[in-house]
Amino acid sequence: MTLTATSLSAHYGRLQVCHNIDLSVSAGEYLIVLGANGAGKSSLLGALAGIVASSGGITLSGRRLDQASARVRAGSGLVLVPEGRGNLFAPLTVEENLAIALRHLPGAERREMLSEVLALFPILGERGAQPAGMLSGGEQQMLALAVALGRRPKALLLDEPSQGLAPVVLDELIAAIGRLRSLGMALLIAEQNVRFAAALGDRFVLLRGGEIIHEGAPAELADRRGTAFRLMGTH
Ligand SMILES: Nc1ncnc2c1ncn2[C@@H]1O[C@H](COP(=O)(O)OP(=O)(O)OP(=O)(O)O)[C@@H](O)[C@H]1O
Repeated sequence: MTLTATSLSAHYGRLQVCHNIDLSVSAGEYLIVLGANGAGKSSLLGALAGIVASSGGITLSGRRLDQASARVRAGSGLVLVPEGRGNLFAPLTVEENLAIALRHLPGAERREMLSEVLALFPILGERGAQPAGMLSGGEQQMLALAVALGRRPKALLLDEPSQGLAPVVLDELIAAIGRLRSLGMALLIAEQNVRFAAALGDRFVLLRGGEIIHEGAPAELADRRGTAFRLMGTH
């Protein structure tokens, strides 16, 4: 199982913001799309998920999805967790959000999935009766992940999961996302947090001006004077 993008471009009307992106992520692999604000990370994930107009090729497990609707892509296992935990219903409780996310599954499978996500994110069990909007940023991100897992993704697209999180919460989230490895999905994570990328990524690509300008291994990100930092333009 592999997610591939071939010469993928993203457009808002006549404005092209991602240009000829080639990438592939295999089952069990974590690929980080690293880039500063405005580099085109969300647009790339949106193009893959079918919510931003695109041209170029997208395949999942060899099946072409570039002409498919966002709904069909999600149904095929290409699932986006949008920036800002946009897949949550803030006034509804954690339990209610999970019930909605899992409602399409048959009873036994639903119970199995629920215990699976509560084992991955035990804090959600403790917060069951709390409205999603009242959770901490890290807890909301875990709930957003749990909701996405209800769609049984083959490839998961995470848009800036670290956004707005304090460093200690970030460590918990890194551990939680690390636990998803047991599920064997392909993970594509858009981030501008280098520490996050270094802790979780198997590989990273650096996006600037909507183009991949560098590819590397996380060890490279430990060197603040290294190429990746310089190219990111933040140091
Ligand atoms: N709806 C839109 N219409 C027009 N241009 C857009 C739209 N959304 C984003 N853009 C532009 O596309 C470019 C890439 O933005 P994008 O949000 O994909 O970057 P990003 O790397 O995800 O940044 P951030 O970390 O700030 O979310 C930017 O120049 C942005 O202004």
